[in-house]
Amino acid sequence: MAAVEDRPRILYSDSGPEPPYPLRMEGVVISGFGRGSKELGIPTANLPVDAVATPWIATAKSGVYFGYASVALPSSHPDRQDDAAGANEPRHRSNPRAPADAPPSSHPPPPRTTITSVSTSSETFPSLSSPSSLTSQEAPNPTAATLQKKHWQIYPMVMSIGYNPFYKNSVRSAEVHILHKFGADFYDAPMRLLILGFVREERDYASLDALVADINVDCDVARQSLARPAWTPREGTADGSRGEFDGSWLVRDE
Ligand SMILES: Cc1cc2nc3c(=O)[nH]c(=O)nc-3n(C[C@H](O)[C@H](O)[C@H](O)COP(=O)(O)O)c2cc1C
Ligand SMILES: Nc1ncnc2c1ncn2[C@@H]1O[C@H](COP(=O)(O)OP(=O)(O)O)[C@@H](O)[C@H]1O
Repeated sequence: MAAVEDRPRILYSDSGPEPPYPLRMEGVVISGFGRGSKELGIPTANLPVDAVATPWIATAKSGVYFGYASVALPSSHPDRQDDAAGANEPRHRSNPRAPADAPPSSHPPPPRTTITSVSTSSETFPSLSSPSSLTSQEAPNPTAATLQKKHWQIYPMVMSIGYNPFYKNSVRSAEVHILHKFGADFYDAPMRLLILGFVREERDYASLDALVADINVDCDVARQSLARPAWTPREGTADGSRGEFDGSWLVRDE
């Protein structure tokens, strides 16, 4: 593996994701191993690794991937963007991923969409267990289900799928670090992932600092690779970027 400073920051061609990507994964956010990755500045939202719901994961190479996460935050969450709250106005600058000193773009920014496949139901976030695991008594009422739309917000993300050799886990985990600073946790929130590429294999490290340094480069790689138009969803991210990539699955109703 290249030294941190030698790792390329942009992966794949500018023309967009290549097969077998995009890969999809979804579930509700569960607790991880509680190692306090927040203290490291790298909180990770875990999804259950379930080869029934996510068949490709059984044979997926362990390692670091990048793409987009869509999270249905409850209405009480401080990062929830509601139309009524002026969510279509960028908060800071037109492209939050551009360096602060970047020259102004010659193209005006597109209006930001708050992705309002709004879900009202799920303020209590009932489990998204696979339909096959539901008994007829537990099956959701279809009338209620059609009325219940989720309020998805899209964010760039970087994630690890594997055994975390630094910690020598015995079970495989899927952990997503979203490239956004949230004002509160969102355990139990429904989350969808569109994985667009592979970054690197997972490694053991001589120190925690070395692990954190490599993860910070992974974040840079994801940020820079995803900022290209063919890698940015048409549907718009919560931070106001909009591009050409079809991210409709991330926001569509069940
Ligand atoms: C982008 C990213 C890359 C990671 N790469 C590695 C790795 O190469 N080796 C490893 O042991 N763990 C890796 N991890 C997992 C961290 O060790 C993990 O987030 C940490 O164990 C915190 O776990 P927690 O969920 O219990 O807080 C990575 C995590 C992320 C988000
Ligand atoms: N940027 C972020 N990316 C992912 N999760 C975040 C982020 N900010 C806050 N969180 C919250 O932090 C939780 C993970 O915290 P963490 O310290 O990694 O604990 P654990 O992995 O043991 O659950 C996530 O489930 C989510 O609710």
